[in-house]
Amino acid sequence: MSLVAGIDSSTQSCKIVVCDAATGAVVREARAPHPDGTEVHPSAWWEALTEAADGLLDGVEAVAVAGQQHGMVTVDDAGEIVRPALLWNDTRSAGASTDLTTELGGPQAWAEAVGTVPTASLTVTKLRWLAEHEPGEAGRTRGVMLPHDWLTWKLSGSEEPTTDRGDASGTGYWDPATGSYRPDLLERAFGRRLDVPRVASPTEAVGRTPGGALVAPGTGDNMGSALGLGLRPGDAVISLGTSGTVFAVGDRPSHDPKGEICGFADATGRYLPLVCTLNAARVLDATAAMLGTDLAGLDRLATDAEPGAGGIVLLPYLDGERTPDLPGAAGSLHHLTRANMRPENIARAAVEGMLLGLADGLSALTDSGIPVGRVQLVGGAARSEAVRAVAPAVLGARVEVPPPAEYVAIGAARQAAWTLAGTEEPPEWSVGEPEFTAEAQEVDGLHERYAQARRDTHGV
Ligand SMILES: Nc1ncnc2c1ncn2[C@@H]1O[C@H](COP(=O)(O)OP(=O)(O)O)[C@@H](O)[C@H]1O
Ligand SMILES: O=C(CO)[C@@H](O)[C@H](O)COP(=O)(O)O
Repeated sequence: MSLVAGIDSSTQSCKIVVCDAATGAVVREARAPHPDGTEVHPSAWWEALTEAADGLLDGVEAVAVAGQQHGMVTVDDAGEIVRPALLWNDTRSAGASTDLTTELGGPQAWAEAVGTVPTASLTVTKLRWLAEHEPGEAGRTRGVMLPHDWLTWKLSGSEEPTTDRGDASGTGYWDPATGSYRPDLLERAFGRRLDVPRVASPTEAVGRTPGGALVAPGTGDNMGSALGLGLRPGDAVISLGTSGTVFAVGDRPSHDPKGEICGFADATGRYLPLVCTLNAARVLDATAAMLGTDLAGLDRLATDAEPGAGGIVLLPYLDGERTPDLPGAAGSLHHLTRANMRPENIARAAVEGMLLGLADGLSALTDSGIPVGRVQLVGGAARSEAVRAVAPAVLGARVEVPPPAEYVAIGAARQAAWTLAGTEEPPEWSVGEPEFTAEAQEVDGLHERYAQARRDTHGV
């Protein structure tokens, strides 16, 4: 049996799967945690990767890394890290984002230039923040790359760092429509040019591990998930990890001037329009902790409550928010009364609130003309019984939960198998029958109450 490995270096942890290259069957897997925080030294990702990989990669012929998108990894003349990476969920560059948007001529100009209107998540805004706030570190910076680029570089021992079109499309200085960098935008943000990784083709071998395994280009974690699920037009994915994302594959680049949809590229040559929220699985973690229970307890409480949570609405902006663009926001509970203020309703409002932001994202995709016949739920919180029970009504769509698996890591493994095979198309890997399926439902007034609370509190 030929073996390949996929690595998912995401916000909370590093997960590695080893798969049969022919079928995609997972043969073995391991994981190791990442430190908390929105600023992390890349060496912590490397330590987690080597811990999870210990003894796991024997006999593996090819490997690829899919990583959390947008993180700013800065290196000096010697290729050493200049400062800890600012992650996708670090909001300190919000002011830089506003400035950059205005300077180029507004949201439309950015949507046309790179397919995405900047928010504090994008690498380009973090570069402006660095130039303005840390001139010493900025002065020592020779190059910038993304988390998966840096890990791939270390793993492959290559002379030059590489990236791929999927992850490059989240920088804000690479244009998916032309497939080329916009060094002018990078220079606008940082004040001078920087070295950036070469964009490898989707199945280019970019090096070898010390053990001799071929290293494939890797990609961003959401692009990895699309590849792992074999996502096809007509399907949307909602990923409930640290971030909430909703995305679909398309044949044309997207340019949303409202800034809700990020016009990303995928890992294969197509496009991946995506809406991202900053608050997903951790809303449930925090709510369970507040209610003095665990995730199973939260599930029980939320499923004991009626749909609509007795009228309570949670705006779940616990870590600020990206969509809508409210980086400084905090979460808020609305419409509490003596009758409805019960743990069951608070638990339900948390699940509903987390999903309602993604329902708006799903509407943004369908309103832009992207057909969605069904939604596949993945990521850590897709394991939640309450999420499964609530999603069909909040999303108003057919919901399927594929067999629980690390689809980002599986997508990276599939890319590795594709690179190893050198074929025109990726190998046919079957995902298996969904573990959960439910048709679309409705809940009276839920979306309206949520939108009203958001307008009243944040004016958007
Ligand atoms: N059964 C569950 N119910 C709700 N949340 C869960 C469950 N299992 C895992 N999670 C949550 O999923 C999150 C991790 O998901 P994951 O997709 O691995 O995140 P990331 O890719 O951002 O690192 C954690 O916040 C964890 O608490
Ligand atoms: O910023 C985005 C997408 O644009 C996030 O989806 C990150 O890619 C992090 O993903 P998770 O670690 O939450 O899966």
